[in-house]
Amino acid sequence: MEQVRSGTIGIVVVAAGRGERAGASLEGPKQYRRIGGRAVIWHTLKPFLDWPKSGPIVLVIHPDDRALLNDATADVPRRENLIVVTGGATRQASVLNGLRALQGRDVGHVMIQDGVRPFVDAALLERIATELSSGKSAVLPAVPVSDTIKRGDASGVVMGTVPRKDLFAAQTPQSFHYETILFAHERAAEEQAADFTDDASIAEWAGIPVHLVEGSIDNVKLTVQRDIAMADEKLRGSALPDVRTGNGYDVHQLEAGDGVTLCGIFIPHDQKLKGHSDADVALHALTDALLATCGAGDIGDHFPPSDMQWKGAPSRIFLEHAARIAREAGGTIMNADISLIAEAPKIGPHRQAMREKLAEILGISLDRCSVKATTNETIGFVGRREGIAAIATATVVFRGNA
Ligand SMILES: Nc1ccn([C@@H]2O[C@H](COP(=O)(O)OP(=O)(O)OP(=O)(O)O)[C@@H](O)[C@H]2O)c(=O)n1
Ligand SMILES: C[C@](O)(CO)[C@H](O)COP(=O)(O)O
Repeated sequence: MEQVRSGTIGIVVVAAGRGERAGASLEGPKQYRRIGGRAVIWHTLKPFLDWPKSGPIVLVIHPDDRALLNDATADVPRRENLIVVTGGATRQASVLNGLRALQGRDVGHVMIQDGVRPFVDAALLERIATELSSGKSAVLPAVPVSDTIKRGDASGVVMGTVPRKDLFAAQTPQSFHYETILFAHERAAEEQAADFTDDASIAEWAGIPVHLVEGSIDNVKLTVQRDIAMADEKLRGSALPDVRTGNGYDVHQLEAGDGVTLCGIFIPHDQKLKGHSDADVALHALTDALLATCGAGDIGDHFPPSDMQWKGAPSRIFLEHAARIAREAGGTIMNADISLIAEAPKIGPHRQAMREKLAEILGISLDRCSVKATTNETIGFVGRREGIAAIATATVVFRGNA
């Protein structure tokens, strides 16, 4: 019976390959290609960074890829916990560099993960950890082979069928007692034993019993271009739509004058709206609605009435500012809807011009801009023609999952 051993679980993620089978891309080798809006390596690292049992995490990269890595992991949570080292000419050499980087870090076990397996989940990590803590020195996640396997010759003729009952497809993270696999790797490198394509093979070569644990059919390795395209489709398809709605309300008093500006359109009238800016209640309400979709406060936070530079300012400045904030946060403005509550002037004759103005300011199509109006049936401050009110709603769709 193998001994239960203590110590934290170190993680080695190898990402120093060139991804030749996947082909060239402007984004760099396959571990830096974008799937679901983020780099493959971001998705690979995340479950390990989130897993409470992870100890030190070593990321093995190619020396040419530092800038790509910085870009890919800029927003990875707990990025400061990563130990970055450079790899070698083969996967085996890269793993050995990663294992060496864990020396002196109080690591009892190690999980060795391909940088291009972005769909590992916590349940798989837990299954492996359970096996390690029961004393196994080498644990291999794998899935039974489901295709019928043929052996063929160089001319493409089938030589026979391999019984698949005992066949498993090896996955990662392949996991080991740390000192045991480090020793086996060092020896394999020293003796140039073979070109091992995985770490379980090195354990087998060294005579260490390797135990199978149930892998996950989702835990695919991205090897060729089609794998990357499918991973991207999968992540985009499962992304929750991030649709956000904001509302806004504003009122301005009326006083004697020559006209009002509503939705950016001047309407001659025997009153004007009082206010610090041009007092366009409609655009103020819509500005608040847009700011609300990205939690960016309200119009007063951005344009304080105490600031003299906004005196008499056209309110389209405020709306353009809010639209820019929403876009910079990754949003696409889907729709803007304003209800004006005014006893006079009549809004109907100006509605089309108002909608066109909104479409122009927001840079969206006319059918996404709506302006409606109602009177207040002569009651209340609106009914007494003391003021005009506006209610606005904006819908913005943001990229990626919340
Ligand atoms: N010298 C190498 C070669 C491979 N790997 C890593 O090992 C994992 C699995 O290897 P593979 O899919 O074969 O990646 P590549 O070697 O990059 O692909 P290819 O063989 O098509 O060039 C990948 O995360 C890869 O970055 C590595 O760290 N160092
Ligand atoms: C380690 C591995 O992912 C197990 O399936 C695989 O052997 C490495 O990839 P390669 O394509 O064989 O280099």
